[in-house]
Amino acid sequence: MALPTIVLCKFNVGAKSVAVKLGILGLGTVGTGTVQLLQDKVGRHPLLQEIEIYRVGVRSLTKPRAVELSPEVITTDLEAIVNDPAVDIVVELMGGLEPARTLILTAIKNGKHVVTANKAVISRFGAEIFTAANQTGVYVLLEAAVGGGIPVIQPLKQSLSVNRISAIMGIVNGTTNYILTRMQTEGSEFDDVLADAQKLGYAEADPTADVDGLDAGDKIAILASLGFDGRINREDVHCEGIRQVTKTDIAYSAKLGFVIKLLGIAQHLDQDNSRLSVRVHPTLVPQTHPLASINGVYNAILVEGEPIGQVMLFGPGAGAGATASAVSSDILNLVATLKTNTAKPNSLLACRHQHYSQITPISELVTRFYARFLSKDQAGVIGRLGTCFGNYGVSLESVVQTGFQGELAEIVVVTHNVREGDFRKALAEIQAMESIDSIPSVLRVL
Ligand SMILES: NC(=O)C1=CN([C@@H]2O[C@H](COP(=O)(O)OP(=O)(O)OC[C@H]3O[C@@H](n4cnc5c(N)ncnc54)[C@H](OP(=O)(O)O)[C@@H]3O)[C@@H](O)[C@H]2O)C=CC1
Ligand SMILES: N[C@@H](CC=O)C(=O)O
Ligand code: NA
Repeated sequence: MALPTIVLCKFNVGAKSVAVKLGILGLGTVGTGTVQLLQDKVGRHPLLQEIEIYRVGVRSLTKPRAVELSPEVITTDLEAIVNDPAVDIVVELMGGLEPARTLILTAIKNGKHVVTANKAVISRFGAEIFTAANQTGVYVLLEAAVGGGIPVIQPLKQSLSVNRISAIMGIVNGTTNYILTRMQTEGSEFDDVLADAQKLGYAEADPTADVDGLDAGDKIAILASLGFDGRINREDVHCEGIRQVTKTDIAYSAKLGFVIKLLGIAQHLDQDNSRLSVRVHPTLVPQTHPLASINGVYNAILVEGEPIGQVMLFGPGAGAGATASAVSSDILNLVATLKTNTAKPNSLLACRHQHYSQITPISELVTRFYARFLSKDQAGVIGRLGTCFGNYGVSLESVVQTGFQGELAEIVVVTHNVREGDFRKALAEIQAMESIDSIPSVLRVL
């Protein structure tokens, strides 16, 4: 696809001899990590010598900071930073939708390149932001926005870009992977583990974005747009979080040979690539699958393409240092560009698609399911379940009745592949059966 016309080009600044000036918005977990990394230059890439931390925008001037910056560098006037003609690159590390979106757009309008770690703003306003950037002739780079320190955005844009991608799936939220791992290995309670993830700086300012799968939804939307070469309407991405995952399900899954992971999945559903599914949900992953062994705050993204086959990118998905590594690599890319005497944009750095991909509704997904039922301990319940499933074309891979919860028998089934809409119809009918008390969990199986 051709690059949109560049009307005003910032790439041809010529080889600058002066330092490249950064305006950093935000000095929290990632901002602090980035400033620390940029200040600690010894043994790192020599281009770091060419960077000046010129302004840093924060909300509070009185908050204690873990980095030393002279008082004239720190300001609460973020608008002044993005409007300052001396600033070459705006590094947005504040998070949230507004004022981040407006500040990014103002920076672009003023001809500044942008680096951001903000997947929420990119997944929702990417169309507006990249259109503005292409028109102004500046880059918006976002390596830190997905997979924290793992290089995944640039590999999809560059090293893997000639492949025909058929699937991108991964563990893209460190907080939930940390929680699920500790629930699995220690039998810990959800709330205690979440508090630890917050203390360690992994969680978002509002951790519901992590726990409810929205952060992973933002990230898989971004990866899908890169891998499948079309914009993704964020509202079309089906998102489920991990609140409904219980210790009981983790234990049953283990007995059946699975671990539960929150996966972001973007994949073509047909050989002819006519339908694209983009979704996030807790998933039973076979213990032998490469994603099953990714634990703690680590993320991993499995990319399947032709001719390359499978590539897995693995590393720390959150935290100050890891994320600062990704932010700083984008900054260095831009510094190198600003120092190079070229009038042409690099199409492997810029965003190149403008149309929206059509996303298939979740009801059309064909997948295996795990479901746990609580039933009255009556004869023939399993038979009635099997008959009802059969009526909707759901065939069962395994049925286990292991335990009791009080008076109620616990039945766990794993299905063969089934169309989700048909499975849900069967569940609705089963839920209405007199012998069924409840269906505490329904999870998809990879
Ligand atoms: N934490 C992580 O591991 C990762 C985070 N990210 C992304 O990086 C971004 C930053 O995250 P993180 O560092 O954790 O967030 P924090 O909440 O730790 O830091 C946010 C910073 O932005 C400043 N800020 C926020 N809103 C405003 C505002 N309206 N005006 C002025 N300053 C403001 C805060 O100022 P003050 O300090 O004065 O309160 C703070 O310094 C987010 O987009 C996040 O999704 C991406 C990958 C990993
Ligand atoms: N809250 C996010 C931080 C990185 O994007 C996570 O837990 O992965
Ligand atoms: Na990354």
